[in-house]
This record gives sequence, C-alpha cells and structure tokens, in this order.
Amino acid sequence: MQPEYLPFPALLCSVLSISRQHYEVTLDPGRALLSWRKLRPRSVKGRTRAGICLTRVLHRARGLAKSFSRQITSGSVTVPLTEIVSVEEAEIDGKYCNSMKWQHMCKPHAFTVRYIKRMKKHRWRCGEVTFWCSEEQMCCHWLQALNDALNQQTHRPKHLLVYINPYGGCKKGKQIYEKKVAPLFSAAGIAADVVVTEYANHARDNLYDVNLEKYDGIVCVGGDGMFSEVLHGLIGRVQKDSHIDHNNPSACLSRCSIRIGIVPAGSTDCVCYATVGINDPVTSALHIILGDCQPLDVCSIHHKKNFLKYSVSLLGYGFYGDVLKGSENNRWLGPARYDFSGFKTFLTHHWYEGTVSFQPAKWVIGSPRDNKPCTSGCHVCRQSSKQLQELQKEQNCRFEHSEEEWTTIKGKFMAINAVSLSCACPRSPKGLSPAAHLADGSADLILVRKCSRLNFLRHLIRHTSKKDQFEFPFVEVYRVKNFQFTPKHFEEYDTESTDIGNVSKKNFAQICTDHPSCVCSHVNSSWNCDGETLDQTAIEMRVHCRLIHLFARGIEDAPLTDDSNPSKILPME
Ligand SMILES: Nc1ncnc2c1ncn2[C@@H]1O[C@H](COP(=O)(O)OP(=O)(O)OP(=O)(O)O)[C@@H](O)[C@H]1O
Repeated sequence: MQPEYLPFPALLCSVLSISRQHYEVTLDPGRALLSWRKLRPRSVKGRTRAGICLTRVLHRARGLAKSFSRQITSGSVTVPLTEIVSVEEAEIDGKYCNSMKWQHMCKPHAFTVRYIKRMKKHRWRCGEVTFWCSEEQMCCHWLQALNDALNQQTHRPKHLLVYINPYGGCKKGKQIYEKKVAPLFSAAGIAADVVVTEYANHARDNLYDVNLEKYDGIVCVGGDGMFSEVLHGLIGRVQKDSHIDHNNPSACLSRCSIRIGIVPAGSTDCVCYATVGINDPVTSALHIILGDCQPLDVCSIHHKKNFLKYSVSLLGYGFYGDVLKGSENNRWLGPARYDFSGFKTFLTHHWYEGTVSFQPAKWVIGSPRDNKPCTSGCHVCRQSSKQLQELQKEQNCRFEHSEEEWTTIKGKFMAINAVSLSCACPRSPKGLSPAAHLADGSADLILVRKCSRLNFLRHLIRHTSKKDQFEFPFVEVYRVKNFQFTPKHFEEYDTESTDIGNVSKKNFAQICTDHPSCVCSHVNSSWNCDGETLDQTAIEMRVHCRLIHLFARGIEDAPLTDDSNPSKILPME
C-alpha cells in the first residue's frame, strides 16, 4: 500500500543493462522523467549480475539519487516522459542473445524505449534504447509503469485521418509516408486511415462528409497547397456544422478543435517550416505522435460579401502575385519554377497603384520590428491573445469596420504582403517578417513602395540575411487586425463590378497603354494567397485569432549545434 503523503505514483529504480553495461535506471513519475546512468565497474567479486533488482518503491527522487551517488559515474541521459515515443517489449532473437553473451540467463527479458533525439536545426530523430532485465516480472513491471505514464498523456492522438497528395513537390508523398511516417505511427500505436487524393480538392471535399468524431487529428502529406486544401475543408466543415455564414466578412468563426499535422512533401512547405522549424517528415511525424498543439491565426479573404479564401502564410500582391502567376506556366520545372519566375518577375520590375486601408491590432504586445521572434510557448502570443479575448468579450465578438479608425495609404507599390506567420523557409530562414507571431491575432502588413530595381534587389536580399529588412525608406510594416485593398483601376472605372480583375483590365488596359506617360505594362497584379492565385484584386482581409491548431509546438529556442548530441540532457540533482 502506498503511504498517503506521496503525491505521485511511486518512483521506480532498477539496475538494468544496456549493451552489457550496468545502468541505474529511474522512472520518476513525479518529475515526469526517465533517466539512466552508467554504474562504475566494480571488482569481479563485487560485480552483481545484471538485473539484480534494486527497485525502490516509495522513495522521493531526491533522496534516492543521493543514495546512489557514490556508485555511479557522471554522464546521464534524461528523457522527459512527454518525449517518449513508444515503449514495447523487445524482440530478442537467438543471434542477438548469443552475441550479447546472455546465455547464462535462462530467458532474458528486455524492453525498448523510443524517444526524441534533438539534432541540428530543429530536426528530431527517434532514439532507441533497449533495457535488459534479469526477471520477467521486473520487465513486466517496467513495461506497465512506462505504459501507464504514456497513457496518462491523453493529448496524444490515437486515430488519424491522413491525406496524401501523390503529385506534390517531387511526387514522393506516398513514398515519404510509407517509408518514414507510417512505421513511426504504428510503433506509437496510432491507427491511421489513409486517403491518397485522386484530384485537386479531393481532401477538401472529403472533409465535408467524413465523420470527424472518429479522429483525433488530420494529417496532410504534401506542400502548402495541400495544407490549404485541408485547412479549407476543416474550417468550412466546422462553420457549416455551426451554421455560420463564411460569406459574411464580420462573422465570428467557430474554432476548429481537431488538430492538423503537416508532413512536408511539397515544393515550399512554408507553413511546416515556420511552425516546426524545419521541413522534415520524420520531425513532423514525431510532433504528431507526441500530440503537440500549436494554435494558429487564420486570415479570411473576402471580395465584397463573397468569401474567397483562407490564408495562414502569405497574401501577396505585386511581386509575389506575379511570381506565382509566372510559375504556373512552368510547373514542369518542379520546385525550380519559383526561381525561374522570380528572376523573370524581378527583371520586369512592375509596380501597381492602389489604396490600402487597415486597422492596427492594438492589443498585441509586440511589434514587427522588435526583433522578438515567435518561439515555442510564446509569451507574446499568449498575452496578446488574452488581451484580444477580453476586448472581444467587451465588444461581444463584433467586428464592425466603422468602430475604429482606419489608416489609409494610397500609392504605387512593388509589393503588398500580409503575413500571419514569419513565412520562413529554407531559402529565407528568417522569412518575410521574422517577428510575426503564430497566434497573437494579428498579421504583419508590409508595403514596398515603388523603388529602383537596385533598391528592390537590396530589399529582397535582406530576406536571406540577418539584417532588418524593413529599414529601407520605401518599406513600411504595420501589425494589423484587418486590411482592405482597392487597385486604382478598380476605383476609377469599375467600382460596381464583381469580377474586377477581368473587367477593369479590359476597360483600363487600353486607356493605360495609350497614355504617353504609361510605364506599366500590367494594369493590375493578382493576389498570391498561400501559393494560389485569387481572381479578384479588390479584397478585404481579416485575422481570426487561433482559429486552428496544428500538431506542432512553434520553434524551440535553443537549437543544438552538435548532431551527435543525444536526447535532452537535464541536470540531475
Ligand atoms: N491527386 C491530385 N491530383 C492533382 N492535384 C492534386 C491532387 N491532390 C492534391 N492536389 C493539388 O495539388 C496542389 C499542389 O499540391 P502541394 O501543395 O502538395 O504541392 P506543391 O505545389 O508542389 O507544393 P507547395 O504548395 O508547397 O509549393 C494543391 O493545390 C492540391 O490541391
């Protein structure tokens, strides 16, 4: 019977063997840690057989660690229980037994623990250690205790719905899932229903019909386009179930409680990179298994009273809109199509006229130039969203546009970008707005005014360096809760049209190119909304704070510099 004063399940400590070496292995449920450290070799006489049980139940961790301190060497591995991927009885074949010289034991018993190993640049790998016990009973005891600890982590998914785009990126989505992800899911006891998409928007449509209650999460295997499909399917489904009209730009959207996991297999994988820190399928799979949860802001985009799209990364007009348009004709080039189109777009050097109006996000405690990036467990996100929540309670969730003042800027722009996350990717590790936050209820609106080619190049180069990319006089950045854009040609010639892109082009192109001072060959650009082109150019965008949740934890603060470093090493008392 356990004494009443113990607040946690009993601590378990045994001498077990790893590769014929004796280790003191401790499971401390109170501090949620599993640790093992090598024992000093003893004299032949004094050497105990592996597995002599030292189980000490009912001891506090501190007291116990002290009692062993004289017998052990330094160097220990400590794994938080939240970072254990799986625990299972080890399969011991005869060959291994012989090579390990365990013949003296009539029946060796062992269990294997898989855990998170942090590598360079936010990459995670699955470490594995097999502990050998002398008795079956001890092995069972350890298995039971570890599995109990894992079962207490109820936030871990048990059943997932997986959508694979077989044509995304280098067309390796299916292979990546089968070889790298599925084995980890099955080791962690996760059941997965897999749908290999057969056409564009298959996943989105499927999400409207599927029984979501069966699942603890949805996983998409593909790029940003595939994630966007799943995002639209899920948000659309939740609004439909809650009878919310998404065509109403002022509607208060229902949050999606089911989490989305992204296994990167696309050309850019920007959302994955900006929320995990790397676009690596194994790392993403491990975040899913651990049941990580990262809230994410989502922007809704409307044209008049019509819903167009949701965006979580880049909503870009001008340069990035043109790069996307140009890249669509060259899909056969694969991911290189963006470089090719980017180079071409840079040379053409188009600028576009229009009016941008926005309302600042007054509740946020950060600013786009404060050099404080969003990190795991971000204080800025937590505090800002709390303040927003209080504000919304006061306003009863109304977002009337006339309530607060709007700032209006008219001008000629090379690019208008709104980002609700940093948009970091391997080519631009800091992203378009390095201090943008994942879940503070705001977006960073970046206006790049008409400038020389050289200046624009200097601005673009800043995306790949550590210097402040907003310090040029032709670049402005604002942290906003919403914004509207009206292209000049729409304002003057076609304010009532619904299909503004086409009609105003038709009406205005002639006038524009006939004019002697015209230097712009394009009347309007198009919007690049998370890698997809919008047909409309006059839009309004609004940020919805924490509308969805991802299987991610944001970017961890201190990446390891040494690839060989094992798990998280925690100081032992
Ligand atoms: N079976 C399919 N056939 C054709 N298109 C598909 C299919 N499944 C999904 N799609 C569409 O393919 C588009 C691109 O997919 P995805 O994002 O996975 O790859 P990508 O475009 O190479 O990567 P990125 O979006 O990161 O640049 C998505 O918009 C998605 O809707």
